[in-house]
This record gives sequence, C-alpha cells and structure tokens, in this order.
Amino acid sequence: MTPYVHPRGLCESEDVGDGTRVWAFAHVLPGAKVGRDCNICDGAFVETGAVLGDRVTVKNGTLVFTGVTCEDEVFLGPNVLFTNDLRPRAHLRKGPEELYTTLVRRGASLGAGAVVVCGTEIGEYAFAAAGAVVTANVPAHAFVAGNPARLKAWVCVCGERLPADLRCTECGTRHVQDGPGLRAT
Ligand SMILES: CC(=O)SCCNC(=O)CCNC(=O)[C@H](O)C(C)(C)COP(=O)(O)OP(=O)(O)OC[C@H]1O[C@@H](n2cnc3c(N)ncnc32)[C@H](O)[C@@H]1OP(=O)(O)O
Ligand SMILES: O=C(O)C1=N[C@H](C(=O)O)CCC1
Repeated sequence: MTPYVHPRGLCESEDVGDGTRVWAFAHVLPGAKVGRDCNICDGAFVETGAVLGDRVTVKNGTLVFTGVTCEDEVFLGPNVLFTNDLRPRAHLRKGPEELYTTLVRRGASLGAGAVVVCGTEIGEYAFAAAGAVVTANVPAHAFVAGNPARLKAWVCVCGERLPADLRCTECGTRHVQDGPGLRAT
C-alpha cells in the first residue's frame, strides 16, 4: 500500500507512510515526515521539518509548521494552528535552528481552532478544548480550555472525563498520578 494523494492534493514529501491519505487542496511540503495511515484532510498544510507519527488525523485547514512533532494517534481538529516563532519580525528571516519546537505526545487531541504557542509540550492523551490557546506545557491526560488554556479536569485514554478515583466510568481504565500528569494502568 502506498500513500493516496487526491488528484487535487499536493504531496511533495517522499517520506509519507503507507496508507496515508492526502485529500484535496492539502499540501505536504518536501522534507515533511508523515507516518502510516494518517488522514491529512482538505486544506491542511504540513511544512518542511514537521513530523507526524502513525495514524495521525489532521483535520481541514490545520497548519502544522516546521518544528512541530506530533506522535502516533494525535488528533488535530479543524483549523488547529501551531506556531514556531515566539517573537516574529518580518525583517528577521529565521532559519529552522532559530525556531521553537513543539511536541504533541501520543494520543493527544486538540479541538477545533486550538492555537498552540510554540515551545510547549502537550502530554500523552491530553485534550485541549475547541478554541483553547495553549501557552504552557499540558500534562498527560489533562483537559485544558480557554485563553490562556487552564486545567479543567482529567480525561481518559478514551476521551471521557475522569472522576476523582481516576477510574473511567465509560471504559473502566484506571489511571495513576505520574509526574505532573496521569498514566493509564
Ligand atoms: C469536524 C469535527 O468536528 S472534528 C472534531 C473536533 N471536535 C472538537 O473540536 C470538539 C472538542 N470538544 C470540546 O471542546 C468540548 O468542549 C469538550 C469535550 C472539551 C468538553 O465538553 P464537556 O465534557 O461537555 O465539558 P463541560 O461542558 O463539562 O465543561 C467543562 C468545563 O470546561 C469548560 N469548557 C468546555 N469546553 C470549552 C471550550 N471549548 N472552551 C472553553 N471552556 C470550555 C466549561 O465551561 C466548563 O467549565 P467550568 O467547569 O468552569 O464550568
Ligand atoms: O475519508 C475521509 O477522511 C475524507 N476526508 C477528506 C476531508 O475530511 O477533508 C475528504 C474526503 C474523505
């Protein structure tokens, strides 16, 4: 199986995994690295140097710039907006080594229209609500919302909110505290 590129999609990277689909008006630049079985939806943009793991969803209009890494099974909702320059100036042309990196850990989800300020790390299975503006690291399994995004609750691997005993009432998965975040057991 090879990647599927819609006749009106533009995939210029040679590092795209089997089973990945690049839909109409999506653009994957040369040097972007995209894993297997990803879904790059209409109008998405994946820049040189961006890295997507396997089974990543990039919904419509989402912009993944140089310096951004999304691990396996990350979900990026529509119009998610990454950044890679904290103090941009048009007259300063910065190379990739001068830009900030951003890391989205395995299984995390970013809701529609979330903005991610660069230099941050979003933990495993964390969940940023629609419209969240992420300005700081987000712990694993944290649910954050608002501008600036603040911790509201904790969420399960399945996406449901966790009760105080950290055992999911939907799927039964138990979680324990692990550093600033949680870990499923
Ligand atoms: C094509 C497609 O649709 S692709 C899929 C894209 N989907 C999305 O982007 C939807 C993502 N989902 C969300 O943003 C939802 O708001 C969720 C799942 C994060 C939260 O939903 P719920 O669990 O119903 O949250 P709930 O209503 O209990 O809210 C919890 C708290 O967070 C706040 N909150 C929830 N969502 C948001 C938000 N998007 N922005 C700001 N605050 C929010 C609530 O006001 C509440 O705050 P409070 O405790 O101070 O009163
Ligand atoms: O099957 C999908 O997934 C499709 N995704 C594209 C999108 O969401 O932009 C459109 C075609 C089918």
